[in-house]
Amino acid sequence: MTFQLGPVVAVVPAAGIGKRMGATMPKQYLPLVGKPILSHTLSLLLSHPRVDRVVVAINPDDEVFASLPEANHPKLSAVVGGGERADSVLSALNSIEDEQAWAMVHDAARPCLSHADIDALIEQVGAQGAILAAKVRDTMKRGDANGNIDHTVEREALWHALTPQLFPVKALRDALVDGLAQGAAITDEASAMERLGWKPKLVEGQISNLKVTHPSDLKMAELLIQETL
Ligand SMILES: Nc1ccn([C@@H]2O[C@H](COP(=O)(O)OP(=O)(O)OP(=O)(O)O)[C@@H](O)[C@H]2O)c(=O)n1
Ligand SMILES: C[C@](O)(CO)[C@H](O)COP(=O)(O)O
Repeated sequence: MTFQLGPVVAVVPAAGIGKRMGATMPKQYLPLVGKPILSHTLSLLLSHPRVDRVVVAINPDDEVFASLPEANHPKLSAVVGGGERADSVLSALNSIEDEQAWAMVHDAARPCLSHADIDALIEQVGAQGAILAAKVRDTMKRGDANGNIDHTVEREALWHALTPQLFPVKALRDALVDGLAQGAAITDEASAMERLGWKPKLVEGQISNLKVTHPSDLKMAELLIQETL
């Protein structure tokens, strides 16, 4: 049976508080080349021709989202996120009724994603799902409890997992419910699917698709966004 990708719903977890950024506001609202980080991410997803809808999960205390120009886009809806990223993703998935839909989950904090990378993910995805990823370039070390090198890690098959990550809505919903119920460490969608034996495809993406996590990431994101203007 040939594989057929259904309707694509972009799911954007944007309910975090950005502790590691240490800013006076949640990092998704920090200004980046003239508009908030979240606006860059939402407008990029809303403008991709294969994205049918966007569901964004926002913090229950969020008082900024409604003021974004993208908030009124007809393809966009918002839900209240949860305590962890996986809870926020699950909250968004629970709002998607189309059982044939696929969820393309992308961090709000990754505003430098390109349409070309979305195209690659959609072109290369198979029945087991797929994630954007970047091969590790540096020699990798595992540290010991004292902050010294314990050993060098074989890097040939190591990848940085990025987002978007693309899976059938129903299967992902079930995998997250199961993983959360079991108290599993779920830091990305693929890890929830892997627990159930799925073998998602690794699709090479741009390392410029960085997650804005620490203050030093902001300058890099600015330079990258300016290149696209
Ligand atoms: N309960 C949570 C936690 C995180 N996120 C989102 O998941 C993405 C990736 O998470 P991360 O970079 O860790 O963001 P924060 O959790 O805000 O950062 P920190 O861990 O530094 O607080 C972000 O877009 C964040 O808004 C979410 O929707 N719900
Ligand atoms: C989903 C993710 O961006 C893939 O690398 C990453 O796991 C998110 O981690 P965070 O600690 O929630 O930022």
